[in-house]
Amino acid sequence: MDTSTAIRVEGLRQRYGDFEAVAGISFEVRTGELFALLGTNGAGKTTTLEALEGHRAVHEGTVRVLGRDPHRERRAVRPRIGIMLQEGGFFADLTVAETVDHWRGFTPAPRGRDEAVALAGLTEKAGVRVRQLSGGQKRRLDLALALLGRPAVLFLDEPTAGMDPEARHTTWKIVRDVVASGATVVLTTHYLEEAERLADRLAILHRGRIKTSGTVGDVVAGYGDRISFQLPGRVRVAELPALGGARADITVDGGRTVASYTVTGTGLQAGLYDLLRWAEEERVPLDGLQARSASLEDVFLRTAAEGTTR
Ligand SMILES: Nc1ncnc2c1ncn2[C@@H]1O[C@H](COP(=O)(O)OP(=O)(O)OP(=O)(O)O)[C@@H](O)[C@H]1O
Repeated sequence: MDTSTAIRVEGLRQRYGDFEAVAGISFEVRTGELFALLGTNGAGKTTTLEALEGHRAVHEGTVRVLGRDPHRERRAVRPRIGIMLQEGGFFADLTVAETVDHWRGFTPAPRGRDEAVALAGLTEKAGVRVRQLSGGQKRRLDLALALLGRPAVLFLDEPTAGMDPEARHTTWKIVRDVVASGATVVLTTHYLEEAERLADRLAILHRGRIKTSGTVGDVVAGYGDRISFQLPGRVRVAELPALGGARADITVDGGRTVASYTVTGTGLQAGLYDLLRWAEEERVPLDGLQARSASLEDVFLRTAAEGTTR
C-alpha cells in the first residue's frame, strides 16, 4: 500500500432508490492532512462520508481507507478510524466520565479516561450528567469518544455545528492538535471560515459532483480580487475607468449605487492604484471604498449559484 495516501475515492456513485446523491466523484486525502468537504445542503457530503466510514456499501466506484475497502473489510478498518457523527447517541443519565468509561469498554487500547476528557476540554464537567451538557459540550464529548482509540483517520461530520465562537475555536485547536499528532482528518462543514483555518485541501460539492478542489489558494485563484465603492451621483457609469481591463458592475443596494470590479491579471494593488489616480485626477470621492482578495465564500456562492447538467 502507498502509505502517503490515507484515502482514495474513484468514481464514487451513491443512490437512494432512483435518486443519485453522489454522481461520480474522485479525490485523495494524503496521510496527515486535513481535508474538508464543503457543499450546499443536500450536496452529498454525509453520503460520501458514510461510504468512507464503511456504513454504506458503494454502489459504483472505489473507496479505499488505509488501503482497504471500509465496508467489506470493516473489521480491519474500523479499529483504526474514529467517527464523530452529526447526532451522537448518548445515555442522558450517565456522567461525562461514565460515558467515556462505557465507550472505553468497546475500544481496543483506549486512551485513559481523564486524558480523553481533558482532550475535549471537559475536565470540569467530568461529573456532570450528559443531559445537563450544552449542545456544544455534547459535540465535544462526541469528539472525545471518536478520539478514544487514537485513530489514524478521523471523520468529523459538521463538528462545530451549533457551537458559539469560543467553543468553535476550542474545537479547532483540538482538531489541529490531532492533525499535528499525525492523524488524517476528513471533515464536513458549512462554516467556510472553519475550512479556511483548518483545511490543507478541500473540495466543494454541489448536487453530488465536485465543482472545485485543492488548497484554499488553488480554489480561490482565478476568482479575482474585488474593489468596490459608492458611485457618486455626478459620475456616469460610462465615465468609470477600466481597472486591469475589468469594467465595473453596477448594483443598487439600499438606495445607494455601488460600483464593483472583479480584478484578475494585474492584481489588487495595480487596480487600486489606477482607481485612486483616476479619482484624484477627476476629483471624485470614493465613499465606502473596499478592496479585498477573493475569499472561499465568493467561490462557494458562485459555485452554489451555478446550474448543473443534472
Ligand atoms: N436515507 C436517504 N433516503 C433518501 N434520500 C436521502 C437519504 N439520505 C440522504 N438523501 C438525499 O441525498 C442527498 C444528499 O444528502 P446528504 O445528507 O449526503 O447531503 P449533505 O451534503 O450532507 O447535506 P447537508 O449539508 O444538508 O447535511 C439529499 O438530496 C438527501 O435528501
